[in-house]
Amino acid sequence: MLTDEFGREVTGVRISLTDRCNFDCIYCHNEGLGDTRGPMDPQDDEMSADDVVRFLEVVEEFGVDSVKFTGGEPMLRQDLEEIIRRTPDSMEVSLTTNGTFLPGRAEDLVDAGLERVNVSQDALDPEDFAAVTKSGAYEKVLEGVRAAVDAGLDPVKLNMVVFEHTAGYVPEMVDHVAENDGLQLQLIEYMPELTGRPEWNIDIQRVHDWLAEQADEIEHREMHDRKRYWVDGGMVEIVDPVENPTFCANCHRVRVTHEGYLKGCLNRSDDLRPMGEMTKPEIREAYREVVANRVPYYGEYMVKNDDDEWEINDKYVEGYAEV
Ligand SMILES: Nc1nc2c(ncn2[C@@H]2O[C@H](COP(=O)(O)OP(=O)(O)OP(=O)(O)O)[C@@H](O)[C@H]2O)c(=O)[nH]1
Ligand SMILES: C[S@@+](CC[C@H](N)C(=O)[O-])C[C@H]1O[C@@H](n2cnc3c(N)ncnc32)[C@H](O)[C@@H]1O
Ligand code: SF4
Ligand code: SF4
Repeated sequence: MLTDEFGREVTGVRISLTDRCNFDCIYCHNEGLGDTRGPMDPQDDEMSADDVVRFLEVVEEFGVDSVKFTGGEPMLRQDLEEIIRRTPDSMEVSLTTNGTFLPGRAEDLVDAGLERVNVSQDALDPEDFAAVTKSGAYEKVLEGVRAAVDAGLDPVKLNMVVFEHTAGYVPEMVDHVAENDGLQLQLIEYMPELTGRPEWNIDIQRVHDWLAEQADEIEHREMHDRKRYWVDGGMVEIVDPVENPTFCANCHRVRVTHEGYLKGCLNRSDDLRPMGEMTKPEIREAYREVVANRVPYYGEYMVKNDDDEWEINDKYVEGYAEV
């Protein structure tokens, strides 16, 4: 297992398989990679299945035991089942998707070795859903969630970004997961860093406080020190990375862009590391290097100034990476 200079072991990797998407969510950070709009056809810049598998075989050597496939919309990759099938058996495999392609494919993904899935669902009403995602695929997403549960994926987490437009839907989403077996809810704090619309922020502490009043039990998850609230038998987890040094101090994952660059932090694009021709020795070297250079975003890359405002730590202003 590799450990960075801040004592954070790297136990997981998140791989963006494409930056293409069939949605155009108004808040989308696209894992730090810019706009999702563009052609839907497979693009030459995407890592091949062979590259992805070779990468996974290398990080398995370093003790990485979980992989998350994301995007863009990872289910636009027709070779997703193949990639999952060829993922080393020692790794837990999960997927984050907008859910539209799960109907008809969920079982194939399970057969290939997928263990669990997160489906983005920001609202329980077609019009509210369309306002946020710019998509009319609400029914398809609900069908996708049902297909995932029926295929045996467990848990099926609903990812909901909490921001100005959706904050009012939180209570009904909490009831929704309590009433439906197999579902859990992940409330994701809106991250303004990559979208440039800070006015959409809401105070996530209010959501914590409200859930604490409703909850029968509260737990802490080791990863990111995330809080979990059990409400009427349903599980609700809050993902609150914004301006949260504790979250970053417990960050154990390295990211890979669809083009095959390693990245130490979701919020940064100045730490991209190429992996050359993606031979195993090149991947090993790049991976060691990216882990060695990983820093917590809040608390190290971003620090508070004398006016109590976050600013980039002088050490990193020039950046240290070359793309
Ligand atoms: N800044 C930041 N945001 C994160 C991080 N992990 C998750 N998020 C946010 O949460 C979103 C949803 O994450 P998912 O990929 O569905 O899953 P997860 O919550 O990371 O992981 P699991 O709960 O283990 O499935 C991400 O796209 C980010 O917006 C992180 O390490 N840093
Ligand atoms: C970038 S998407 C990629 C996977 C897939 N297309 C999906 O939507 O689930 C991964 C997750 O990031 C979340 N997300 C996107 N932009 C965000 C932002 N600005 N703040 C917080 N979460 C965001 C989405 O809601 C989604 O759950
Ligand atoms: S579905 Fe996912 S990748 Fe696509 S725009 Fe929405 S959040 Fe971004
Ligand atoms: S260092 Fe912080 S912001 Fe960066 S990926 Fe980890 S938790 Fe997210």
